[in-house]
Amino acid sequence: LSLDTVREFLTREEDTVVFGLIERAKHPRNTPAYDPGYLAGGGHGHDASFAEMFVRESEAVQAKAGRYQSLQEIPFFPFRVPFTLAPPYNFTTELYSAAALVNVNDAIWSMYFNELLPLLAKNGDDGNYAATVSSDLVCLQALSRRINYGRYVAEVKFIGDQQNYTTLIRNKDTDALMKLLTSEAQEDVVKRRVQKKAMVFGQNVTLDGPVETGNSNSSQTSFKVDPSLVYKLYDKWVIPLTKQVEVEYLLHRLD
Ligand SMILES: C=C(O[C@@H]1C=C(C(=O)O)C=C[C@H]1O)C(=O)O
Repeated sequence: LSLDTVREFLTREEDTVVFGLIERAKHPRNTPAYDPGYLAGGGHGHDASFAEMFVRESEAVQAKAGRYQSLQEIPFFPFRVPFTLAPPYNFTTELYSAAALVNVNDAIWSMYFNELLPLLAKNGDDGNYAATVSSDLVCLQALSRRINYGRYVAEVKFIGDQQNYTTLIRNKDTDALMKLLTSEAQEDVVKRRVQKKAMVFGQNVTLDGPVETGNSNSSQTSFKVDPSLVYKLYDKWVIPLTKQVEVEYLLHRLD
């Protein structure tokens, strides 16, 4: 684990996030899928939304298949489901165990449904709720993996500067920790790169003419997901939440 390899992971994860958003944007808002009254009204005895039920049930299957044996993945609904569908794999443990399960999945959940989705999906209802929330699950998992990877970033930064971090952790000085782990130059690179990825991955590909470069006829270019929304997602939510994970991990790094 090094700063370069953790940044490579985050860079590759950007592709997964952007492709996930493109897939979700294919579907309209489909608000009944997020309304707790929808399932209750059908007499299905749920007080959760269809989306929540779908994520919970999907995670239960994936937990059985061993998905959460890897610390890179943290479920939104932690439950003890025996991992029974595949033989165990002996994952290397790069994280400090007392801090390894630090995560901000609750914040990711509410950001995704309350803030991002209204900006991402066009108004409308086509009834394809299962396909829609299935694409929500992919987005949530990608965002969770990316943001909670802040644990690995923090571990690398701690190892690289143990003296300074140890003092700040002992003093529980969260502001100074936040400052020490922040690289504004790196954040700027990340935000501009994800915006560009939204332009490259989200363009319409046709056989006529050259591949759209984004600088010619840009007024006529329409992207499947607004590149400025992807910039905003990282600027307002993904990077701040990643840094929150880094700070919380560090606060437990000497437990
Ligand atoms: C993840 C890192 O830590 C911080 C968070 C960043 C991010 O979430 O992209 C970028 C730079 C840092 O301020 C890093 O240094 O790469």
